[in-house]
Amino acid sequence: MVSNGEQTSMDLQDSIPIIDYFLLTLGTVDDRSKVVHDLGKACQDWGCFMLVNHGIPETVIHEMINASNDFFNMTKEEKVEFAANGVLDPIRCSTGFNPVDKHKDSLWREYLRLIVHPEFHCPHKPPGFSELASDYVKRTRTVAMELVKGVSESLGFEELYMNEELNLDSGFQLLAINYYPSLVEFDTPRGLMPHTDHGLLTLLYENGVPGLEVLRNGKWVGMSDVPNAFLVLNSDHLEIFSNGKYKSKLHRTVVKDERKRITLVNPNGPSLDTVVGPSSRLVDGGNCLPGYLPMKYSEYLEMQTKLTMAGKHAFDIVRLHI
Ligand SMILES: O=C(O)CCC(=O)C(=O)O
Ligand SMILES: [Fe+2]
Repeated sequence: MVSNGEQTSMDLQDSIPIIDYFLLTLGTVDDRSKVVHDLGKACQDWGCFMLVNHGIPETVIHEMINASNDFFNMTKEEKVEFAANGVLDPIRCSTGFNPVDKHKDSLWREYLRLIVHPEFHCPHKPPGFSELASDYVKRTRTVAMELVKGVSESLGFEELYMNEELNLDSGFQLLAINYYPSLVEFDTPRGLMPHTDHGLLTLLYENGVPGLEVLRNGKWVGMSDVPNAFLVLNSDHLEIFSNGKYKSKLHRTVVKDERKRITLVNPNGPSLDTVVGPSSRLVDGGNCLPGYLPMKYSEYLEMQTKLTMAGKHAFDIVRLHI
């Protein structure tokens, strides 16, 4: 399930957890409680898992990937109207680089980043792209919200507790589409520097070309292709809200395959004006102290962008060293 990272061999027993969405949402009461247990274990032990049987038809995902390919294959002139820099710009098409040193070890990718909830934003071209994206993000949002309910239960809360505390009905959802060109198109190292995502859970689908690695026990572990599965990663605000129980997952991308890699990535967060800190039900001021400073989600996003440009890690600003 997980291919070995370049640095080490992994114990075969230690493979990335698999969570069955069908059993979580439509299984029997016993099925659900087992999956909730497995989900909590996956979030605590690995910080990520593969999600299977999610019910989003393969054709819907593949059409979205093909339309994304068409988007990136438009000319620079056609894409220029979608260029932007601000973290809260609703549509941003740009390229990635190593912010610390642009000339050394720089990693290339092109990306399109869209705010898709609470309001949906999308380029009006190529034809049909916006309709496909709108359908795709509604489906991934449903899946993400069901997963959050399961995560909420796995922390010992009611299933809607996180939804209510974090105002998820007006939650901030992004669709980030990453395009790592084929070596024929572009002969430069392709990838993305190590980072964690903001929000609660990120859903990631790749086009079958490998590249994503997660840090596991101090070693980078590559993710191999599980057919029609999403990789789900714990993100910063899940770590904060769970007061450190479910750690945000450090990941990076290194594309060695000569084919192009396209990924569809959905970070799912609270509403922008929610102040996120450790859940009051997990800290008691006595034995269990808060490990993180509360911060408004929108402020966190802005701070994260600035610090990333400076090669620093935003997450460390809110983490208290107790
Ligand atoms: O495209 C990938 O392989 C990873 C993308 C990612 O981590 C992100 O967009 O935050
Ligand atoms: Fe990421």
